[in-house]
Amino acid sequence: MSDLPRKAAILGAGVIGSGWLARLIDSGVACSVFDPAPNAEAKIAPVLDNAERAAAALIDAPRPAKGAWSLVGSIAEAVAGADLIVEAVPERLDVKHATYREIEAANTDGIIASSTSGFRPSVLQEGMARPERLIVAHPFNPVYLLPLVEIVGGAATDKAVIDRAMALYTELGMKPLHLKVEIDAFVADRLMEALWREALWLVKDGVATTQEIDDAIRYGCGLRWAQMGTFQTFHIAGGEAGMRHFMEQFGPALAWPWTKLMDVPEMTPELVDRIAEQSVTQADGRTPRDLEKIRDDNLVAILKALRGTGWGAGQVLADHEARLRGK
Ligand SMILES: NC(=O)C1=CN([C@@H]2O[C@H](COP(=O)(O)OP(=O)(O)OC[C@H]3O[C@@H](n4cnc5c(N)ncnc54)[C@H](O)[C@@H]3O)[C@@H](O)[C@H]2O)C=CC1
Ligand SMILES: C[N+](C)(C)CC(=O)CC(=O)[O-]
Repeated sequence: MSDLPRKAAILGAGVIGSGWLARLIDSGVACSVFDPAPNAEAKIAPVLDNAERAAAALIDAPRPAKGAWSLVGSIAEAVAGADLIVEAVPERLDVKHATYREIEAANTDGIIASSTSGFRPSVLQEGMARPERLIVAHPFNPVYLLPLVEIVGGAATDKAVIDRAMALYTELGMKPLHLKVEIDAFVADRLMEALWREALWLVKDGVATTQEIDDAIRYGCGLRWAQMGTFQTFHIAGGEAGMRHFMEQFGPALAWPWTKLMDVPEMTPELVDRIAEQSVTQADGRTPRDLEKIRDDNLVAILKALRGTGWGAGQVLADHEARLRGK
């Protein structure tokens, strides 16, 4: 029996909503999309093209026929009959709450899955008539390629909704990570923000350029993170005695302290200019669209390599292909 939704509604077709659309239709799910922007279709098309290009190169199993999709004129029309409602509207609490009011007026039982990158589900649930069906399903860009989705329930979320969501996102070829404790920004964004804060200070203080910081990640720790994360990596770095020795040896350094995590540098126009200009220089004439294709090609190559070793995201891909072959 399939755990996929019969019909999904996607509210907001920007970077994330379009990515969800690509992933859902690639699993054969029919979708209705609502976005008030006049150029919504033009925003969606390149994402679907990129996603198809990536899936064709990545997935080594028969893929189902694409799900039908259409842009519709209202939230009510989009959510009618939907058993999964993907909320990907801008990161503003008032906009999200207004969206839930419109959903509740037109749909009483679909799962409402917010893509928010920071709001706790209990905060999103405030004022809802039926909050038990709302979860956070926080994805990562590009949604059509990165498997992680953080699943977080609020105080009012029904346990059965979490269970259903875990099965559904698994069948979409993803790695749903159920976070049992809700905190602002969940787990992955907390980790990324710590790195981002340090990076901003390093640029502001003139210690390193954006290029040098990106090189420090991509030639070293980034390669390790993609396959083992941080704890297993440091467990190995402790030698035969593993993590215990690692912590004895490097734990004291945490007290010195090296980091500036508590503060954020003020985003002065000078700092924004410096970061923006260095990022453009680094891109070396490539537009963000050009970089997107390079990013996707590299992600496909990395995922295929990890499929070969059966590690992490590669195992998720292998399991997805096995499910597709079994259909
Ligand atoms: N961009 C990113 O890297 C990530 C963003 N997110 C989250 O995804 C959500 C959407 O973010 P993005 O896609 O980046 O934003 P975006 O700005 O690319 O897209 C938002 C879209 O929502 C539309 N919109 C505005 N009001 C609306 C309404 N009332 N109903 C339906 N659509 C409406 C806009 O026209 C726009 O197309 C946010 O909650 C964000 O925190 C999550 C993970 C990563
Ligand atoms: C910058 N961000 C907080 C919106 C990032 C995310 O939420 C996830 C991602 O794709 O990096």
